[in-house]
Amino acid sequence: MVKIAPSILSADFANLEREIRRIETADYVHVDVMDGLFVPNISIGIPVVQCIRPVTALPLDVHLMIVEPIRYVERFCDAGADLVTVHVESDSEENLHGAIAKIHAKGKRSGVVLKPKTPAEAVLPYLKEVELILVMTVEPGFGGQSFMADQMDKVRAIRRLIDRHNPDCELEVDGGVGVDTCRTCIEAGANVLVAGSAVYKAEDIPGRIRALRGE
Ligand SMILES: O=C(CO)[C@H](O)[C@H](O)COP(=O)(O)O
Ligand SMILES: [Co+2]
Repeated sequence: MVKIAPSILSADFANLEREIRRIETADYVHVDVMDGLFVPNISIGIPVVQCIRPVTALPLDVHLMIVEPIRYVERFCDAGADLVTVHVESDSEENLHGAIAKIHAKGKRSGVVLKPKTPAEAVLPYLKEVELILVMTVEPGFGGQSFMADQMDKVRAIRRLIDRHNPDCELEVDGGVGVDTCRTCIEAGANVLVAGSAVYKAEDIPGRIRALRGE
């Protein structure tokens, strides 16, 4: 079944509780954390994760776009993250294994993320130890960008690797996903679709979530 993870990057931050209640028919709440170093933008962090935790029963999918995420993963877990993803480009392989181990030690799920220019093989060192792989379909840093269809070969390649080596692992795509692009992501093998602007710009959010699932 296809899961939808609305990104609150496109929500009204002055009314986050209300904005999260509007997406209660989704499967995850996607939280984009940006540090102004790994990406050229600054968004939200640990106190916001802590505040939204009691507002929803949905799992919090925390996408860390920060350098050296090993420094902060435990604090995001303690704040209420259920799934924490770290970019393969954000630190050494040794430290990324360390970050994944810290997330697991907190009893949470972990994942690795690939920027558009990073090849599929970059997941190999982590493939058997993570619960999710996230393929970016825009350059990370901003919501509302155009979907990069050229990432679909990478999604297909990672789907084959997952099926062979870690079949329970989820495959998520993030960036520019909307009603026009969800089908190509699903056909390429993604089972979790992040959508920020496509969800929050919709008049009928539950209807838009159903449409993104392909229902
Ligand atoms: O990680 C992200 C940006 O770095 C966001 O999750 C992503 O951009 C979602 O927003 P949209 O669906 O509007 O593209
Ligand atoms: Co994201």
